[in-house]
Amino acid sequence: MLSRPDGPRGRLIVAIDTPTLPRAETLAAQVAPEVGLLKLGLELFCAAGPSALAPLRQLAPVFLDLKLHDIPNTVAGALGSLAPLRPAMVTIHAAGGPAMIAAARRAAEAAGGDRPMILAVTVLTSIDAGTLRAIGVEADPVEQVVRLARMALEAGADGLVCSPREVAPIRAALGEGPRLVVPGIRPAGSDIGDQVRVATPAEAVADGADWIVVGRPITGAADPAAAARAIVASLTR
Ligand SMILES: O=c1ccn([C@@H]2O[C@H](COP(=O)(O)O)[C@@H](O)[C@H]2O)c(=O)[nH]1
Repeated sequence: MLSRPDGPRGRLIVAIDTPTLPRAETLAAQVAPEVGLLKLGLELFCAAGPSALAPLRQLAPVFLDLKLHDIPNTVAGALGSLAPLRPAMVTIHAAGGPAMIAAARRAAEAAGGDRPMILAVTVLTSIDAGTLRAIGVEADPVEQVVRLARMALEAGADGLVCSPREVAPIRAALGEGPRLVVPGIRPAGSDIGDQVRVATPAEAVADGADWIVVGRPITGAADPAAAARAIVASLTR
């Protein structure tokens, strides 16, 4: 399984969110020398399919962010199907519960070889307290994230996806063990878009994020490589 990053460059994951493989390959080639991993998410996977992974993996380890959420047998089957693609990280939703998370971990281990890190997505970074209430959750985002985080780790997740606002509370509650992958990152002054629980790259890393995920502030920049370099330069550890 992938080790924790040993410097600022390794902490940066760029989300290659685009619907065409040629555009994805161009972006990935521009930013790969500046980053630790490339993230392949639903937009590109739904457009280009599993074959989108190989060209990206030639440039950097790939974080396959499909946020799997289904019955345990189906999620385990999906992880078995993804194993030949050799992603470095795969996401599942913590809300799928302990049995689904345990099944995902078993399936990743059963596939053998250098298995992917299983990351449990806690509460999406686009969700606020009002949206949580709308889906029947009275807890505020921090409380809900820490609850899901504890459950997911006990069930076998290797790490968590959370917003930068919960990095310090998770470290306080659960220590330095959990690997934390953190989207909802916005350099000062950049457009927030649909993200809600955000912070700057430096704030997230200072609080204890292992990796930060940045998409549009880099992929929408005139010079994506320079935007990635500026973020890495802003990190203090
Ligand atoms: O809670 C989550 C989980 C995953 N994401 C993903 O991260 C990137 C963020 O992209 P930006 O353009 O920097 O907003 C995107 O691929 C999401 O699917 C997340 O934002 N929040």
